[in-house]
Amino acid sequence: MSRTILITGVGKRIGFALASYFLEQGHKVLGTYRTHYPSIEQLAQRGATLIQCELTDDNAIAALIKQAQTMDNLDTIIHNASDWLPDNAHNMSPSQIMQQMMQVHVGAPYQINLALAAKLKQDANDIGGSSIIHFTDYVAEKGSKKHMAYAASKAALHNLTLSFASLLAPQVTVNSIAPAMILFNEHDDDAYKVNALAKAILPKEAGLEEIVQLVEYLRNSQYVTGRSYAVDGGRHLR
Ligand SMILES: NC(=O)C1=CN([C@@H]2O[C@H](COP(=O)(O)OP(=O)(O)OC[C@H]3O[C@@H](n4cnc5c(N)ncnc54)[C@H](OP(=O)(O)O)[C@@H]3O)[C@@H](O)[C@H]2O)C=CC1
Ligand SMILES: Nc1nc2c(c(=O)[nH]1)N=C([C@H](O)[C@@H](O)CO)CN2
Repeated sequence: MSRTILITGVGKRIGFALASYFLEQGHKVLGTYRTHYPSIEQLAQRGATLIQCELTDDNAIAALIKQAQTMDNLDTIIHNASDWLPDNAHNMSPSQIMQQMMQVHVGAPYQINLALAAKLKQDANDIGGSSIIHFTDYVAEKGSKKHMAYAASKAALHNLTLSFASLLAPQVTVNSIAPAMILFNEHDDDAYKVNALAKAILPKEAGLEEIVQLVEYLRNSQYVTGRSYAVDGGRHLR
């Protein structure tokens, strides 16, 4: 049965892979984007509903919620969108960096989950109910010397996982996915790659398929909620 899946940040990488997968599975995708890449047109041509949504803009979030309310069988929300801001981000004060990190990674998911909770419960499918998935990060449990505000906001996002899991059971499951080295960025040089891979006892990029399959598992689970799934190559054992 075709379901509707709301995914934030579908313009590239993991968000684009998730949107592509669910479209291939015959589901409806409501995807948000910030930058209008050619990938957005590709997803639209494949039937996705796309909405430009700057997640620091309450009016844009309100428009997203209004659009989501009109869609049938909304049973999954995936909070993927994220800004990996370093603590020395150009032309931003520490206050601005922390505000941006907390709004994108905590405020926006909080606002969207609260507004759509009743619809998720109402539209819950009879296999695994409805699901919310928060993309956190391995550094949520460990901290980071160069991305402190980012790491703190991801830790706060996992705390939202715990709260919403309790609030929305039994119709809705809520879980975190805490990745580490899933996909390098284009600007990552060889020295960075060697250093990043050496942090794990499985020195590799996890790749997109690993994440897509974990999202699908959590979407269909009838007994997993309030948990965090590490996808980190055994970094904690290094
Ligand atoms: N890739 C990895 O190895 C890891 C990823 N993760 C987490 O997994 C998730 C996906 O990662 P990845 O695909 O690499 O993420 P990217 O940083 O490549 O993409 C994130 C998306 O979120 C969008 N976004 C960022 N800020 C905002 C904003 N203020 N408003 C609206 N949209 C915004 C971006 O839009 P735009 O393109 O316009 O900037 C982009 O499309 C993220 O939550 C990330 O923190 C965690 C650890 C490792
Ligand atoms: N929004 C993003 N968050 C993160 C990214 C990214 O590209 N976008 N990348 C990482 C790194 O892969 C890091 O985990 C490597 O140690 C972290 N978060």
